[in-house]
Amino acid sequence: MKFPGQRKSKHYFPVKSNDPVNLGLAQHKEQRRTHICGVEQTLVDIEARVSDELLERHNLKKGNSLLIDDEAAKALYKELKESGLISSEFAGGTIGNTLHNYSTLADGNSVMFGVMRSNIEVGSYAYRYLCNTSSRVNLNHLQPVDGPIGRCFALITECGERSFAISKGCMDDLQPESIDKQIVQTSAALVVSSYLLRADPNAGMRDSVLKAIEYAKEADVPVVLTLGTRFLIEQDPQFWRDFIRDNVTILAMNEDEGEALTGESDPLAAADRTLDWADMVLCTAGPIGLYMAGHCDEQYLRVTSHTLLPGAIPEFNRHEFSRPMRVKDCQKPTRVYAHIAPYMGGPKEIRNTNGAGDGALSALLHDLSAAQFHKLNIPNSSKHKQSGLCYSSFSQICKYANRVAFEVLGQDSPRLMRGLPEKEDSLEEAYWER
Ligand SMILES: Nc1ncnc2c1ncn2[C@@H]1O[C@H](COP(=O)(O)OP(=O)(O)OP(=O)(O)O)[C@@H](O)[C@H]1O
Ligand SMILES: Nc1nc2c(ncn2[C@@H]2O[C@H](CO)[C@@H](O)[C@H]2O)c(=O)[nH]1
Repeated sequence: MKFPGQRKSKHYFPVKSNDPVNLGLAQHKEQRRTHICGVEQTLVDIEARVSDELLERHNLKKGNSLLIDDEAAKALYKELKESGLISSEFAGGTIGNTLHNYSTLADGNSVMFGVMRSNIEVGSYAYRYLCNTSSRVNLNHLQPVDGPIGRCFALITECGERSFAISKGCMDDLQPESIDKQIVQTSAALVVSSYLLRADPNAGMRDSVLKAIEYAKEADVPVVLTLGTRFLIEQDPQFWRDFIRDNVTILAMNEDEGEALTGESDPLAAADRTLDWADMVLCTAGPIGLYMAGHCDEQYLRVTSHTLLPGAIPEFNRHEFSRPMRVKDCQKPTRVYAHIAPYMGGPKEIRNTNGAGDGALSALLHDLSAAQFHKLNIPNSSKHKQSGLCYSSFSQICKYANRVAFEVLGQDSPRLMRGLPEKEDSLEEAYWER
């Protein structure tokens, strides 16, 4: 596994580096590996640049992700194809993107639970899905189905906003028996999205997600939920609050989803409110950057050396150098907040923000699994006196998540083509040491 972020590694990462205290341990043992897993609706993104008028004509709502029937999908595809508007057809899906990006960043394994067409023709959507997914994403547990995988029309309007129209095919046919209990229970995290729960209750997907969450909770594996779109949350915010309180360790959302969930339009206030139900939250806020909030035991709090920031909570970043913990692992849980403005002010030109939030989440997952990896391999390290959820501090994870979001924005595709450079060309080393 690669080191998350580009920093000096005080705690001997990679773990085979010479830690004088653990030298014997590190040299004689095979390194033990970690993985994360996720449940997903297997989808290919058909990306096109369209006018607002086209969205209206096809009864689509800007910024939303709507399910459409076969007839509507046929008409939409025909128009996009005939007008030459399609810019790419590439593997997509929130969790698929997140697992792919995690594996690319961490050079580590992930496992995806979903469906796959059993009979695959070269060039088909199913074929593309497999070709566009990192070989580090283990697809051996996909459940074979007789029909097509899903298609997601990702329609980018002039303002850069993306709207999704989903033609679901067999993407929701995943059955609970296809969730491998042992894989879930040995994972560093289970990742799911709110989209999965809107599936028809008879289709199998809903039960499969709930089964995976049940397995994860049984083994104390952190459950990470990403909220797909605010429209889904707005329909029943109380359901989601209860669901998060009962099941979720880490919540990922953007500011609109945060507002739908909490009623707070300020992303910091929304993140703070979310801590009533989850241990930790990542809230991305487009050009404002991103916020992270969570808990740390009072005895482990570390005060920042950065400027204290004003906001809905005055001087909210005071303890951003602390490492995130679960509430249950704290004797005196204290709330910690951090914020970072877009990396380098954001890319020169943003043609499309699709997947930037998923990218930020992948970085957080890398840091989380790095903590487990380090603990498995150097259990006696001073680092593990504190029962931390992540390897790094809130502040460092913000930097890393932000850097990854920048990379996604710059490449015009939600899936990273490569990991981050070992050394940043554009930044002095001091940036990472700060
Ligand atoms: N206009 C922008 N300028 C600079 N940085 C941006 C801009 N938009 C997004 N970013 C960066 O990308 C991150 C994630 O963006 P955003 O909040 O749009 O994600 P999102 O809405 O969850 O995206 P998606 O759901 O498509 O994955 C932000 O935290 C920020 O670092
Ligand atoms: N799993 C899933 N992903 C979706 C849905 N709607 C949009 N997305 C994905 O969201 C990603 C961007 O976050 C895109 O690549 C889309 O494929 C949905 O209903 N289900």
